[in-house]
Amino acid sequence: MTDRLLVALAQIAPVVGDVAGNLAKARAARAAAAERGADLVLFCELFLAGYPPEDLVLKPAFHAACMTALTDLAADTADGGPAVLIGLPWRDADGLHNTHALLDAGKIAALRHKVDLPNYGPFDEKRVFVPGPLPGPFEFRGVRIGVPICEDIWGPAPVACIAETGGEILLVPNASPYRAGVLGERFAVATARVAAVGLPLLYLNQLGGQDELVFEGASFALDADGSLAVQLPAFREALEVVELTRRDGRWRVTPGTRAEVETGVASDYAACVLGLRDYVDKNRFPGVVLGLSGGIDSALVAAMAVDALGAPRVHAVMLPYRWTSSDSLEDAAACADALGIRYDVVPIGVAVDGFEALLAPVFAGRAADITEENLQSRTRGTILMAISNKFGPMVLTTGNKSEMSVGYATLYGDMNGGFNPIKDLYKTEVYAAAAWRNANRPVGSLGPAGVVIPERIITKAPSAELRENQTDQDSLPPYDILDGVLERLVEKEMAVVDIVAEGYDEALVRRIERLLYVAEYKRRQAAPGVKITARNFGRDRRYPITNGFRDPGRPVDLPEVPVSRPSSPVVV
Ligand SMILES: Nc1ncnc2c1ncn2[C@@H]1O[C@H](COP(=O)(O)OP(=O)(O)OC[C@H]2O[C@@H]([n+]3cccc(C(=O)O)c3)[C@H](O)[C@@H]2O)[C@@H](O)[C@H]1O
Ligand SMILES: Nc1ncnc2c1ncn2[C@@H]1O[C@H](COP(=O)(O)OP(=O)(O)OP(=O)(O)O)[C@@H](O)[C@H]1O
Ligand SMILES: NC(=O)CC[C@H](N)C(=O)O
Repeated sequence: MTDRLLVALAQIAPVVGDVAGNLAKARAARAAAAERGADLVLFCELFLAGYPPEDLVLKPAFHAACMTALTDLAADTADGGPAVLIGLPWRDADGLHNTHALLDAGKIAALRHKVDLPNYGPFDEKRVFVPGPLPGPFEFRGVRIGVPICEDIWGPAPVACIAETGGEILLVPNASPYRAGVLGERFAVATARVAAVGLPLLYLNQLGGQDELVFEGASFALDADGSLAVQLPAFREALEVVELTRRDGRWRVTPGTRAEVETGVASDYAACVLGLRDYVDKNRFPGVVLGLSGGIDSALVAAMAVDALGAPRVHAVMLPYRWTSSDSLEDAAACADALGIRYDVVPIGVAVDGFEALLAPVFAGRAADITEENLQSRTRGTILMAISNKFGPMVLTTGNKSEMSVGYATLYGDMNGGFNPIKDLYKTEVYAAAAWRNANRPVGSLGPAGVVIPERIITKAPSAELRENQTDQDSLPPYDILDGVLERLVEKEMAVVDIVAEGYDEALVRRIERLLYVAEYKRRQAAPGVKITARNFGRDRRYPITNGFRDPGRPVDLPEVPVSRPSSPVVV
C-alpha cells in the first residue's frame, strides 16, 4: 500500500477517428509521464476514439480498431512504467458503453462505464451508448480510485456511490466543450461533489477543436477540502503530474501549477482561433482564403486566421465593384498589410456586368432589385471558390451570429465556404473581439502584436456596399438593439410579451422573430463554425425549417385540460 501517488493529467488533443494517431499520442504522453515518475496517466473521455465520435462508434471496424489499440497499449504497460486510464467505446452483452479502462502490468485491469449519458445541447450519447451500472472504486496499488466519467459528476449519484463503496480519490475524464461561462459551471459541480464526499477530485478535460466544438482543456485538481490545488492552462496542450499523498488516512493534493486561464472576450477569441486552426489542420488544408472587404467581419476573421495558422497560410482577396468605396479599398489593404498576408485585388465588374448582360433579355421590363445585389455577392463567392479549387486553401465565411439569425447573407454568395470562425459571435461581440485583438496578442498566436484591424474599420458604419450609399442599418435595426432582441429570442427563448416588457418595440421584436424563423433554411445550408455560446446554430438550437408557429405576443394562460378519470379504481 502506497501513501503517495503521482497522477499525470494528459491534456492532449485526440483526432476523432484517427485511432492509430491517438494511440501514438497516448504512447508519447505515457513516455513523458514515465520520465517524470508518474504512477498513472489519465487520458480524457473516449480518448482512443476522439470525442464526440458520433455514429462512427456503431461501425464494427472502428470499434475493432479501438479495441486493438487498447490491447496494444495494455501490452506496453508490462514494462513496469506508469499504468494508463484511457477511454474508448466498449461492447458487452448490454450493448456499447462509453468506457474508461485501467491498463496495468500488461493487462486490462479494470473497466468503468459511464452512467449518465448526456443528451442535450450538442450531446447525443443516448443515441449510441447504453448506460453502465452505478460504479464503485477499483483498487490500484492499494488505493481505491473512483472514475466517474464527465456527465457522471453533473449529478450526485455516481460520486456518492463511489464514496459509499470506499473510494478514496476521484479521477474524472471529460470531454466538456467550451461555451462562455463554462469554467464557472464546471468548478461549481466539481466543488459540490467534493463537498458532498470529502474526496480529492482530478478533472481532466479534452483539448482541441472538433467540427463546431472546441475543447479548451483547463483541467484542474481540487483538494479534499474543495480548494483549487492545480490549474492547467486553457487552449494549449499540457502534461501535468499531480502529487497525492495520504496523511492521517486521508488523501490530499499537493498544491502545484496554477496556470492563468483566459476569461471573457479573451477566451471567446481563443476558442475561435483554436476551433479554426484544428478544423483547417485536422482536415489537412494548406491554408485559407477569404474575401477582405474593408469591413469589420472579414477583418476579424483574417486576424483570427493569422493567429491560428500564421500569415503565409492566409490569402485575402479584395473583390471591388462599382459600389466599393475608396475607404474600403484602403482599409482592406491596410488590414492585410498589418497582418502580413498575401493580398490580391480582383475587380468583379466584368463578371457582374456580364451576368447582367446575359440576363437582360430574360429580365426585360423588370427593375433592378436585390437580384443584382446578390449577383455581386455570388460573383465574389464563385471567384473565392475558384481560388480554393486552383490552389487548395479552404474558403472562410464571415457571417456573424446577428446576420445568421436574420438571414442577412446571400445563399451561394458570401455564404460560400467551408468554415466560419465567427458564426456564434453577435455583431456587438465582433466589435468587442476586434478591439480586444488590437490591444492584445493572444498566447500562442502566430500573428503580429499591435493594431491588426485598422481603427477606421471599427469606427465606420457597417455596409455590405451592394448598392450606392448602402448601410446595414437601411435593412436592420442598430446592432445593439438587434443583438438585445436576438439574445432574448435565441439564447433565452423568451416570449415576445416578456421582451416587449423589457422596453423593446413590439413591431420590431415581431419582425426580428419572423426573420429568425424564416432564415432557418439558410442556416441549414451555412458552413459550420465555432460554438461559443450555450445555444449555437447547429446542435444546440434545432428548429424546424418549415415552421408555422409565431409567438402570439400576449400573455397566454395555459388552458384547463380536461382529463378523464376512471370512475372506479383500476385493479392491475
Ligand atoms: N424555406 C426556404 N427553403 C429553401 N429556399 C428558400 C426558402 N425561402 C426562400 N428560399 C430561397 O432563397 C433564395 C433567397 O435567398 P438569397 O438568394 O440568399 O437572397 P435574399 O435573402 O433575398 O437576399 C440576401 C440578403 O442578404 C443581404 N446581404 C447580402 C450579402 C451580404 C450581406 C452582408 O452584410 O454580409 C448581406 C442582402 O442585403 C439581402 O438582404 C431564393 O432563391 C428563395 O427561393
Ligand atoms: N469588396 C469585397 N471584396 C472582398 N470580399 C468582399 C467584398 N464585399 C464583400 N465581401 C465578402 O463578403 C462578406 C460579406 O460582406 P459584406 O461586406 O457584404 O458584409 P459584412 O457582413 O458587413 O462583412 P464585412 O464586415 O466583412 O464587410 C465579407 O465579409 C467578405 O468576405
Ligand atoms: N461529455 C460529457 O459528458 C459532457 C457533459 C457535461 N455536462 C459538460 O459539458 O461538461
